[in-house]
Amino acid sequence: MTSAQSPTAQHEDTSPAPDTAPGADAGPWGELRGRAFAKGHGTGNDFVLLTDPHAELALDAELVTLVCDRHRGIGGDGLIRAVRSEAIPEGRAVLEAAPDAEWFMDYRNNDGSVAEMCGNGVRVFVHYLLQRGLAAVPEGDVLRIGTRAGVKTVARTDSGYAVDMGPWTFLDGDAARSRGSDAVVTAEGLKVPRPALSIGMGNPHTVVALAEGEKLDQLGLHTAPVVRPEPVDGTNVEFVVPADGDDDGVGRVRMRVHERGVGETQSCGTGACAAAAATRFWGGATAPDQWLVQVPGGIVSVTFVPAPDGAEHVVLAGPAVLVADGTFV
Ligand SMILES: N[C@H](CCC[C@H](N)C(=O)O)C(=O)O
Repeated sequence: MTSAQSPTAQHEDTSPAPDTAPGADAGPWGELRGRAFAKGHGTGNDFVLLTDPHAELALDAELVTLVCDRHRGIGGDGLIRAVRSEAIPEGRAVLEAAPDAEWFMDYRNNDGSVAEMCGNGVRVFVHYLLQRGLAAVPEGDVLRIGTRAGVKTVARTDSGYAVDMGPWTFLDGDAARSRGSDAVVTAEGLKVPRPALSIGMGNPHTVVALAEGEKLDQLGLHTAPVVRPEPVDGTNVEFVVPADGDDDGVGRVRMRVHERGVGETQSCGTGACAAAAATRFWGGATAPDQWLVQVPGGIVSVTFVPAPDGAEHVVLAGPAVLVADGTFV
């Protein structure tokens, strides 16, 4: 007779302690426990925002990844920390150029990596500062904020905010000017590897024009496109196709993006600027200075303007929405 275990037999319970066990209410948040956060987005590129004026939080990659986890955390493409510029070295450098840039946008991708810039994030960041009463923008004036890509100037618009993103640059210099670029991209759904333009918008972007017959919506972006030669610091990759519109002198492109440190997102502000810059470059001297970039999450406007510093700046405009407040428990 087999020795079936008697119902009273004791056995060591090796299952993980349930959340309700005593002492388990410390939660996973560590240094964030008890702190407030907000959730916001710009054309579907979504962020968790929090304020840490004196830079007391370490925010290691593991914690950022948990905060941005859409099942176990709050969920987001990135985390944005509002920190006083004087509280961190990158911010003190910004204050030298712009003493009124009191707040610094500390942007992290949802894999915990630090990125220099976030065009959608800057708009949501400024909206957050204004809604929280942490900053004010007199009517018709601008707010300067610090980022790892320098000082950004932000103005209100009727439908959101316009950010002077600063100058754009070719990342591979003459190759881009002469024959597109030496970068070649392969991705699921591209018929053949495709030459691409590498453009700097404070962070690196690789822009690919789809060929006739290649359908933007059929591209597989659940894995990272392969860029050769491999960019040293990685890259965001945008795929663009011309978009229909009126004959109103405004350029229009449609794009999807696979973001460095995130994956495919609904939108990418710096990516939209890079996509417009590349498409305008490919269009030649008669290409327009104003563009509308359609992304899965909406539409942003990109305008190329001569700047006092002699460079050509890019102005990104679009919406910024705060959707919720919460507390890390
Ligand atoms: N979503 C951001 C870009 C984040 C860029 C980040 N993925 C990186 O450069 O590592 C934007 O709206 O510009």
